[in-house]
Order: sequence, then structure tokens, then C-alpha cells
Amino acid sequence: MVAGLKFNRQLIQVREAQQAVLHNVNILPSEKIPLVESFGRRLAQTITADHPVPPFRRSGVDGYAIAAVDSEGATLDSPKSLQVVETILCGSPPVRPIAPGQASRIMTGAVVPEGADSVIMLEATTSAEEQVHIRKSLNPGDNVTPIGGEVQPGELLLEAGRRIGAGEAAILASFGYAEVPVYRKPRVAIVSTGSELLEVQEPLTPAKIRNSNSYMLACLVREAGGEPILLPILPDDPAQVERVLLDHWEQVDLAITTGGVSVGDKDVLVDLFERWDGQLLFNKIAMRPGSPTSVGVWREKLLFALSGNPGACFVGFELFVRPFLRGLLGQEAREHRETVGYLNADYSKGSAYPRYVRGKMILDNGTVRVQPAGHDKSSIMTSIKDTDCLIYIPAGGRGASRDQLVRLLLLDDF
Ligand SMILES: Nc1nc2c(c(=O)[nH]1)N[C@H]1C(S)=C(S)[C@@H](COP(=O)(O)OP(=O)(O)OC[C@H]3O[C@@H](n4cnc5c(N)ncnc54)[C@H](O)[C@@H]3O)O[C@H]1N2
Ligand code: MOO
Ligand SMILES: [Mg+2]
Repeated sequence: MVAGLKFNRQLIQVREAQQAVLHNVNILPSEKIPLVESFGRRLAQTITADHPVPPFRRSGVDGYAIAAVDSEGATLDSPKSLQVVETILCGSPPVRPIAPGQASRIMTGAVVPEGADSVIMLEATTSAEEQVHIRKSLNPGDNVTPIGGEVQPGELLLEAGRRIGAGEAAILASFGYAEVPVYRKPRVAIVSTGSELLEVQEPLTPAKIRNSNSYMLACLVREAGGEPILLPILPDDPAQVERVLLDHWEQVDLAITTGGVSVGDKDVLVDLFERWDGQLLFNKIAMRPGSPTSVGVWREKLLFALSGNPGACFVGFELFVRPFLRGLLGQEAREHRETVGYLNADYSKGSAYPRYVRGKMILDNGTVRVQPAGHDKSSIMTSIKDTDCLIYIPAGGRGASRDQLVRLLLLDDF
């Protein structure tokens, strides 16, 4: 990019910008971690079943294992009596097969013995000495889960790229993955720039504000499966920003800066882009907020220069950084899930560019409605906490009106 860039920017569409970013995805290497620490991580390997579940014929109730044919015609008033040959507890295989006229006492989760094809619940029996009286007729298979009844050997259980949560952890444990292959967490440097910024612990002084973007971004990075590396706030000095970023460049996979991307005298990232040896992918996007959001490739890594305005910073992360992180973590689907919903209030601000308005979904008796944030200016930070979707308002003069159906980008990570 050449000097004069500040005022000479080439506008591109959001989709083109996203594609330019995603073009630079290289899936991260994998590592093995203990299962107990794997929550929220992304599987680096497809998991298939190497054994059936259950691995043995399993009783679903406490009662007696029998051959169903031996219970034929049994009722409450005319029970069938069988000889009890064994008690089968969980964790110990049965030692005696059932012969005609015989039964074995059995517990929920224990192995159904040879010769038995069903289990009668304890409550439908009475017993005396070595005898059990069956008071109900059973069908073969009643209360027995066959071998492989839940999972057959060779079945696909979990695809690579999947986020590990409760259900995935249960599967991994069942199949013996004490160590889980996951993609390494992307390490993300976060640098807020701006000479007006104070560290969180500092008292307010004239013309200053505390840095909130770094902490917001650190949460977003974590939520997306990355490891945030918070660097100290930096003043509007491009040489210093360049030096600090380069000092950390080896140890990170990407960097996010905030602030200094517009046309102010001290817009420090713009000045950095004029002096660095990187390649700018774009510096002006047809969107609100965050039109000056810029992304470049620097020594084979991406630098996401997000706007300093908190609202624009948030939207910039969602539209560009999160899809990129999904890519690094091996996910096929990198874009946000979408749905549609009815606007719960007029949104009368028109715009030359499409808008991504912070919204909160309301599930109203099977209908999705969406409340646009009351304070949605890009400088507003307090409405971010109530945002679970971005409302897409197409470019145009009139915005959108209450009850109009609008596109929604869901911000949950699937
Ligand atoms: N003449 C023009 N002025 C502006 C334009 C424009 O096109 N022409 N664009 C506006 C838009 S749109 C945006 S968005 C902002 C972009 O600003 P920058 O990315 O350069 O960000 P800064 O100027 O550094 O800061 C903007 C605002 O955000 C506050 N800020 C910055 N960093 C933080 C932080 N870490 N935590 C909390 N708040 C932060 C900063 O104090 C400013 O108030 O430019 C418009 N101007
Ligand atoms: O595009 Mo700026 O991000 O509106 O405030
Ligand atoms: Mg500025």
C-alpha cells in the first residue's frame, strides 16, 4: 500500500473481505491433552467405535433373567415358578447358563446369562427359597439391550473439528480416550492502541478512558477456543506498535489490534501499514459499524486491525476473527449460523452500507423476534452484554420497521 492510503481506500463487500481472510487459514497442529481438561477444545481426529456399546447383553432392570418362553401365560393370579440358579451382580460375568425352567437374579447393568433372552422386573415377581414366581408374561428381548444396541463397531462417533462438551466427553470416556487429540489453541495477541487509554487499575484522569476492548476481546478469543495474550496498551506511536508486535510475532498465531484505523491524525495502525513490510488485504468494508476494519498479512500471520469503537470492535471480531479461528481449529463451517426473526422495534437508521445491529432474540411461542439494542452506536459498549445475534439490515435509506422479517447471525459457537 502506498502513501495517501488514509484517504484512498478501496471499498470491498463483507463477503469478499471474509473470503480474503479465510483464504489464509492453515489448520493448527494437534496435541494430546487429558480428557478432563478437554472441555471447549476442538477434536483433531475423527473418532470411530472400536467396540460395540454395550459390549455385552445388558439388563435394563433389577429382576430375574429368564427365557421369555418360560413366562408364557404367567399372570398375577397364576404365576410360573422357576428355579433360581445364580445372582448376577454388576461387574461380574455370569457363570451359569439358564436352562429351561431356570432363572438368575440380576441387577441393572449386569450381563444377561446364556439361555436367557429377557429380564422380568423384581416388582413383577415374588420369591421363596430357591424359587421365583413370575407374575407376568414377557417377550424375548424385554429389558435387555443387545450387544451394539447403542453403537456398532466401526460407527462414526465424532467428527474432527467438533467442540468437546458434555456429550462428546461421555463418548470419549466410553471409548477409552484418557488423552484426547485436539487442535492446539490459537495464540492471539491483543493490543489496544490509543494515547487516551488507561490500564484497568488506573484512576480516571482528564481526557482518558480505561481500556475495555482488550478484555472484551480476550473473552471472545477464549469463547472461540483461542488463548488470548494481552499486551499492554500502546500509545499512538507506529514505531512502538510495530516493535511490540514484532517482539511477540514468533509466539503468536495472529494478532488483533484495536483503534487507529480511521482517518484521524494519530490513527496509528494506518501509519503502521504505510511503513511495514506486510501486505494489506483490505482497509475499507461496506458495513456499519466498523467500515475502517483492516486486515493484513505480516510475515505469514494475520493482523486484524479492528476499530477502536467498542461496538465496531465487537462486530469486527465476529465477522472476521471468529470465522478465521474456526478455520484454524479445523471446522468446516466457518460462518455464523443464521436464522430469521421479526424485528421487535423500528430500526429507522438508514445507511449506505449494510448494517450489523446488535440484537437479542426473544422466543415467543415458536416465533423468533429480535430486539435491536437501544444504544447501538459503534461507540457504545454497554449494550454488547445483551447481544446474542447480529441483525442484518440491508443498505438503504429507511432502515427496517417493527415486525419486518430480518436476517440474524447467531453468535453462539456451535
Ligand atoms: N472523519 C472521519 N472520522 C471517522 C470516520 C470516518 O470515516 N471519517 N470513521 C468513524 C468510524 S466509522 C469509526 S468506527 C471510528 C474508527 O476509529 P478508530 O478505529 O480509528 O479508533 P480510535 O480513533 O482509536 O478510537 C475510536 C473510539 O474508540 C475508543 N477506544 C479506542 N480504543 C479503546 C479501547 N481499547 N477501549 C475502549 N475504548 C476505546 C476511543 O477512545 C475513541 O472514542 O472512527 C470514526 N471517525
Ligand atoms: O463504522 Mo464505525 O465502526 O460506525 O463507528
Ligand atoms: Mg481514530
